[in-house]
Amino acid sequence: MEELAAEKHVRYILSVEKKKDSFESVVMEHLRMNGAYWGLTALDILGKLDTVDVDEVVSWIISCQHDSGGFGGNVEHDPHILYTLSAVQVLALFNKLDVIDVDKLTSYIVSLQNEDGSFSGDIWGEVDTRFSYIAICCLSILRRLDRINVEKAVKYIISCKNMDGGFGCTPGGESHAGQIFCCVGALAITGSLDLIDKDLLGWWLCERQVKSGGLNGRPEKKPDVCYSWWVLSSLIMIDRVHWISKEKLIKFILDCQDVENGGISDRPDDAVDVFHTYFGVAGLSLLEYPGLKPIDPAYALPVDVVNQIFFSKTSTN
Ligand SMILES: CN(C(=O)[C@H](Cc1cnc[nH]1)NC(=O)OCc1ccccc1)[C@@H](Cc1ccccc1)C(=O)N[C@@H](Cc1c[nH]c2ccccc12)C(=O)NO
Ligand SMILES: [Zn+2]
Repeated sequence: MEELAAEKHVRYILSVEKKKDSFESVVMEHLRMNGAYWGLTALDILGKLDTVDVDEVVSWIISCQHDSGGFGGNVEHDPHILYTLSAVQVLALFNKLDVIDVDKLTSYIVSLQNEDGSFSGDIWGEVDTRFSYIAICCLSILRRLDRINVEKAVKYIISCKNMDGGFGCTPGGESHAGQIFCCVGALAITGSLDLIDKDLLGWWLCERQVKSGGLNGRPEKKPDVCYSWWVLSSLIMIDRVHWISKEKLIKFILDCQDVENGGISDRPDDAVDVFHTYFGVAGLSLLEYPGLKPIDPAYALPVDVVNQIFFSKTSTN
């Protein structure tokens, strides 16, 4: 049985951090803040976050905060809620949330809530349940959830529930595992999981497991390692994870490793990238693979980091 080549994945992640001019780095240029979250959270789950220069990362993150309080995907990039969560998650990893202007960040997110309770991603107004999750997750980490209308936010999310028990990006949108993770995660954080039909949604989610043991994002699609996060974390949050085969999923993820050069791809024999390396390691953590730190399915952060945020004196209370 293939096992996790942990050391190789650590070296791969650190090498991507170093290579600035590689194709991957250039393509991901505008997503660099998300890339920092994927690489650093994977390193923490693998127990190697201490190999990183904290001050170098933190000063780069601070340089990406916009006057509005939001964060861009890189220095001088326009602020967007997508990158704002990644910035807050990385600072939480290092227990450095006190280095940013939390009040300005809070008012930026509050300004993105619409009349109907939904959230826009930035000033241009695109609405997506992904942004509801990001706003709720971010403000919860900052202990500022009371600054938005949580009741209307929850009502909007429920308005995106479909007959199949799943959720789409807007009311009537097709059920997709990524959107389901966002809606279930937001409901979990706000203590509203009782509004979900867990058997109906659990059935839709466990049907994502295909013969190879991998999970896909929608019926008839090919399996993909990143759905080991979107589907699995949702199943865990609604307490139906025993409806899939954990062993077969572990085998699928391990088969997607490049055991020579490190990294994990979306499916066997494809090119590896930091995104799928993170979601593969995070998926194995949810599957309680030995030697990995446990990760919280709703906050997508290591459990010890979530405990530090909510149960210690030093967080931004
Ligand atoms: C822009 N991205 C995507 O569109 C990926 C592409 C993909 C990878 N494997 C199959 N497709 N898809 C993706 O992230 O879908 C997840 C999703 C989609 C909609 C709602 C929720 C989750 C990827 C980058 C990428 C591009 C191409 C190939 C591999 C990675 C990406 O940056 N995704 C972001 C999306 C996102 C940002 N913040 C979020 C908060 C909650 C959920 C998702 C996100 C991410 O997962 N950040 O942690
Ligand atoms: Zn993928």
